[in-house]
Amino acid sequence: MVKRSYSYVIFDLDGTLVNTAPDIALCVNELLRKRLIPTLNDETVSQFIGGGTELFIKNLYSFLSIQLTDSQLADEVDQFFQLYMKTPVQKSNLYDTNTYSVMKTLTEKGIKIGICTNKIEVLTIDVLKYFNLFDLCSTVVCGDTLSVKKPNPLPLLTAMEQINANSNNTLYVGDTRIDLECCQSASVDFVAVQWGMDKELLALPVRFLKEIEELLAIVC
Ligand SMILES: O=C(O)COP(=O)(O)O
Repeated sequence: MVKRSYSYVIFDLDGTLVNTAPDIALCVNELLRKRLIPTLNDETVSQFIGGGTELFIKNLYSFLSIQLTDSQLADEVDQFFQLYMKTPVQKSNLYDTNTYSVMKTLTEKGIKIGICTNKIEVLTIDVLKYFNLFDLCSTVVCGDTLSVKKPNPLPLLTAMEQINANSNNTLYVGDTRIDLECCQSASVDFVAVQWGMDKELLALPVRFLKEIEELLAIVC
């Protein structure tokens, strides 16, 4: 149930604020090319993003009917990170040109904002800094900050604890069923973005933002 007026807003990153699929697809396609496997388009790749990189590589290869051993998976993940870290933002873009201004307006109104993502910290910080969003965030909890990731509620609860937020005054903005499940487990209100990567979320009875600016009416 989404009510009005929150003091804290925590955002997911990939699929919610930034369309990172083009850069992730660039890297994964380089891995596929090495294995002489036909490359995939951004949309196909994007449906596997959101659960952290291990799960992303595992699900993507299983979609291609390729079973990886644990050590092959670890090796592919490692190679993926090496490619992605070299140039984290080449083709990624903000979904909405108002993202910065909406986030800034929230902070100017005294709302604390933060990030809780399954992306690893070094990449998260690069992406946030590239789009000038890093300095607006009071907390950034990433996929490798703790030993567990979303949908486990602990990363979100940790982000909230760092800024003295609680489940009654916090709204989470995300784009996947993983984000929804995390919020349900943490008893935090959830609003989804309509442009996200998990198209199956669209069929669920969840409140959606058609554009980021709608957040101001919900929060303030
Ligand atoms: O799985 C990822 O790498 C990105 O995850 P996010 O949707 O939590 O930002």
